[in-house]
Amino acid sequence: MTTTVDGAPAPPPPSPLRLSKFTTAKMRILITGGAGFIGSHLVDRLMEEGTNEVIVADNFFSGSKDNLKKWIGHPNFELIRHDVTETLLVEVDQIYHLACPASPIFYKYNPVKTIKTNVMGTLNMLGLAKRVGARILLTSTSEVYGDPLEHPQTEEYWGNVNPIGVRSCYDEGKRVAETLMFDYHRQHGVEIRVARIFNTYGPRMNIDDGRVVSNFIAQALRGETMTVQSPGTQTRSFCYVSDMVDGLYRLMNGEHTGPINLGNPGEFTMLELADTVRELIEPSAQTKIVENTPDDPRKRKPDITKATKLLGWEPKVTLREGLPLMAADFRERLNYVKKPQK
Ligand SMILES: NC(=O)c1ccc[n+]([C@@H]2O[C@H](COP(=O)([O-])OP(=O)(O)OC[C@H]3O[C@@H](n4cnc5c(N)ncnc54)[C@H](O)[C@@H]3O)[C@@H](O)[C@H]2O)c1
Ligand SMILES: O=C(O)[C@H]1O[C@H](OP(=O)(O)OP(=O)(O)OC[C@H]2O[C@@H](n3ccc(=O)[nH]c3=O)[C@H](O)[C@@H]2O)[C@H](O)[C@@H](O)[C@@H]1O
Repeated sequence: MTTTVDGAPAPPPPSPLRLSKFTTAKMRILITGGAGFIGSHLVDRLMEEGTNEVIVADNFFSGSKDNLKKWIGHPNFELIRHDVTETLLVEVDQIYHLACPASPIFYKYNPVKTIKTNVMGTLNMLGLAKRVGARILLTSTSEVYGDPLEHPQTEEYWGNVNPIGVRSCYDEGKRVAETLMFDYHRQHGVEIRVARIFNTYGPRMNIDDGRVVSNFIAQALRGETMTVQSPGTQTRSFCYVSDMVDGLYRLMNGEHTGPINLGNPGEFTMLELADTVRELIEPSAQTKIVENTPDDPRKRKPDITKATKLLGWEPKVTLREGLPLMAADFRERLNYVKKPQK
């Protein structure tokens, strides 16, 4: 058996079917979860290159056809209603595996399904990658670090995760998904890429997604009080979606398996975030402290040394630049009419 530099078996040769393509597209790319927030921006990026055929497989649990409407009917684009817990056979060169609800409200709604999506979904996509010789990228998460005891978090940190809590279906699900990726790489030579994404925000997020940036902007624009979950001093690092898509693209097309942290190291408390939304989006917006949910991580900030060195990547859009761009999109979708000033 031939092996690669790191001792893993060499990846299988591309399937013969892949060589009998009818189109002139250079790459055929599958994006699971491509109807969601990050996935649909990734579709834009890959379609805009003009040389790819893009296939999206999504069950529309938290995503929407609306996010892809500009590509529906395009000859290089296909949309399949598919649940990744079931097997799928498509001849592709690359798989971006994003399918999984990301907002805590959505992933806690049916935790058993979330675990199945992470474990069976990733197994199915790895099986597909192995069969057709595709490279596969998993969008893992900073949640693999749990409530971190190291700060900022490097990829070497193994995390502090509650295995039986209400967030575990997601956190542990992603940890198993990472394990599966590395086992398929070591055992079967599948070409893998693992990104650990830190909180990402931007236009096209579901208005009622439930994550903090979308909540605060929607609340501010609707004239509602921003709900800061207690104590409000917990921190997050927020990355604008175009930066994230660029990082995922570089990781997929680079030489490193990862895991690699992708996120913006700018760190803010939730109270600071609310203040910034008030300052930049709606000066009359009020805040109130509400009860938090169990196991909420107290701090999170990526160490992106690896991404910078290995991918030449660093985020460009600051929170103060990104929030107004997201608010403009929310205003349009909410048919927002600014209240007259007194
Ligand atoms: N946005 C973030 O801050 C963030 C942070 C860390 C990791 N991630 C990861 O990035 C990916 C995308 O996140 P997002 O923010 O775009 O979330 P999202 O909820 O907008 O997108 C997820 C997509 O996956 C689809 N999906 C869910 N379960 C599925 C299933 N069983 N079969 C097929 N499709 C399914 C949903 O319908 C949706 O279109 C997820 O894997 C998430 O875990 C996101
Ligand atoms: O970066 C990550 O790895 C993870 O980030 C988010 O998870 P989380 O940070 O819990 O996201 P939010 O729901 O946006 O919560 C962020 C903080 O805002 C607070 N929050 C949330 C909502 C709200 O209305 N108010 C509020 O103060 C929460 O208590 C929490 O401390 C994503 O939802 C996960 O999919 C992703 O994997």
